[in-house]
Amino acid sequence: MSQNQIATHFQQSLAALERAANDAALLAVTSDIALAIVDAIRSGNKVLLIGNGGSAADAQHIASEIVGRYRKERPGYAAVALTTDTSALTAISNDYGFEQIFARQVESLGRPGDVLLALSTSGQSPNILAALAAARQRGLVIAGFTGLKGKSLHDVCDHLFVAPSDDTPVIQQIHMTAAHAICDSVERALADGVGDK
Ligand SMILES: O=C(CO)[C@@H](O)[C@H](O)[C@H](O)[C@H](O)COP(=O)(O)O
Ligand SMILES: [Zn+2]
Repeated sequence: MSQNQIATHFQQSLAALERAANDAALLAVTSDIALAIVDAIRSGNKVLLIGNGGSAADAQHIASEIVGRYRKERPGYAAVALTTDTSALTAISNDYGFEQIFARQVESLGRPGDVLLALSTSGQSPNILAALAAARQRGLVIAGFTGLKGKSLHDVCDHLFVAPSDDTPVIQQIHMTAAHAICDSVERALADGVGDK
């Protein structure tokens, strides 16, 4: 790959990040999702996270920063990525179908007032859509992260972050920038007065 082609990757990410940084509605929904997580943790609830492929890795990345830390030394907060238990994932997909891998875990682990953070760049993955329906039925607060093709998730989410791109890797980068802002914001709200790392 030429250096020009590599530079194009950076330029496309930069352009999309710049669009996101200047989108007041997007900044507002990011803040709303952080507040929903703060409310849930303050009430003794937890965050469940789901995604496929790179977004599964993002779900785990975000969960680790809620349970462990982002920047501040503070108590751990409750968050679980539903992408990691290979016994549960293989049993559920083998017995009920791949579409059910997240829905079944949401039904068993989700409690009213928990937050489901669902990452899908297309907004069309059947296992994500099934989990959103299960979360709605269980009374979870639903925060979706998608891209321009996933706008229809508005109907099934309480909060929807739509990255201003239709390119999966670029969308994922914007999701993680927003997720880091959310981890920062949650930590500041819950651990006010605790020293920075
Ligand atoms: O990470 C990447 C591409 O950057 C891929 O692994 C990607 O996550 C996979 O194709 C996923 O299956 C896409 O699912 P979704 O985001 O459309 O729900
Ligand atoms: Zn991180």
